[in-house]
Amino acid sequence: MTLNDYLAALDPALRSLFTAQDHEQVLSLTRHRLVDHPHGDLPRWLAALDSLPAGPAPCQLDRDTLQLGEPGSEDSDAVRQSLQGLIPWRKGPFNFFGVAVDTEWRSDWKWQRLAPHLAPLAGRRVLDVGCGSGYHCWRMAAAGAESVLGIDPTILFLVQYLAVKRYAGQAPVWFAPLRMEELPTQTDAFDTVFSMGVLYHRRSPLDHILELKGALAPGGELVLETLVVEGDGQTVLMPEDRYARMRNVFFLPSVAMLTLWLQRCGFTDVRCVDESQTTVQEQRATDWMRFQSLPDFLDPQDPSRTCEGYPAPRRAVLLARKP
Ligand SMILES: Nc1ncnc2c1ncn2[C@@H]1O[C@H](C[S@+](CC[C@H]([NH3+])C(=O)[O-])CC(=O)[O-])[C@@H](O)[C@H]1O
Repeated sequence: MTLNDYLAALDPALRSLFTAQDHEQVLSLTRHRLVDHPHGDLPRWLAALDSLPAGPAPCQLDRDTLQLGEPGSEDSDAVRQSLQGLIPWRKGPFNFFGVAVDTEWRSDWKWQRLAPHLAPLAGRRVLDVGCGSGYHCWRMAAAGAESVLGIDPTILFLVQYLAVKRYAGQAPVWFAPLRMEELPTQTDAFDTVFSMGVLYHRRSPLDHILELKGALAPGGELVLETLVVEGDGQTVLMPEDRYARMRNVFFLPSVAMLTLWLQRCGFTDVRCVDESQTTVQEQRATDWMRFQSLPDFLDPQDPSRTCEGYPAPRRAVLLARKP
């Protein structure tokens, strides 16, 4: 599938979600990012994509490791080499024709923590904000969603999504290379909106929550996952500079504070369904993501602290309803 083929296929999918004007805004920005002003590495990534075996192929999207293609039915060395052209692979895991892509994150663990609590996704229109490679989008489609739109500004992640789509093209999963703030506002277009791992990157977290609310249809469900700290309704941490070596980390609220933010933004039925410490088993460097990872970001003398001295990463999943 060429980029133009992808844009042609994306067009009717967006048309079914948005008004004509909103559809044009999303499509033209997508075209601008991919065709008019592409990322410098895009030709190399597209060449790697193109060197993968042709699709479609049998897929199993309801497994913790998303399985694309029949193991052993293609030359493993060639498949591995193509996929290595799309390194770093952060969110997964995947297996292409028997080649295991052991991603930096065990994204399946997050899915297992939250999936039992969701309003059933069957028949719902879903938005996944900051979707990374799209790993969770495929799980949402396998759970019966009518359509899933993932948005993420990182172009490599869009190409990783296209590597899966090559085989799983029938699943109603779409990807637009946009930030949440670039999506049309007040669309009421989605029944479930996920924002996972994005809120702490936003300078203005309440505006992010209001943008998510605007994307939801009345009665729709928000799934908000973010870094939190322990504390009460008056606790929020703002790091002085980096947090766990990450730049652009702004607000880490307690669950009680995050609950208040959601309520002040007009959400109801706000509840925390999971709160857990991120482990070095869940996030670590692998052959498919060779940069530093969580074990390098913690204080070697005291792994309950980041190397800057803040509480180590702890994440919560909150659900809420738009009235
Ligand atoms: N303003 C923004 N709008 C949209 N996406 C953004 C924005 N800012 C950053 N991103 C994107 O949000 C993703 C955050 S990772 C979570 C992935 C997945 N959700 C996960 O829960 O595993 C963080 C983590 O490692 O948890 C990255 O892919 C960014 O490009």
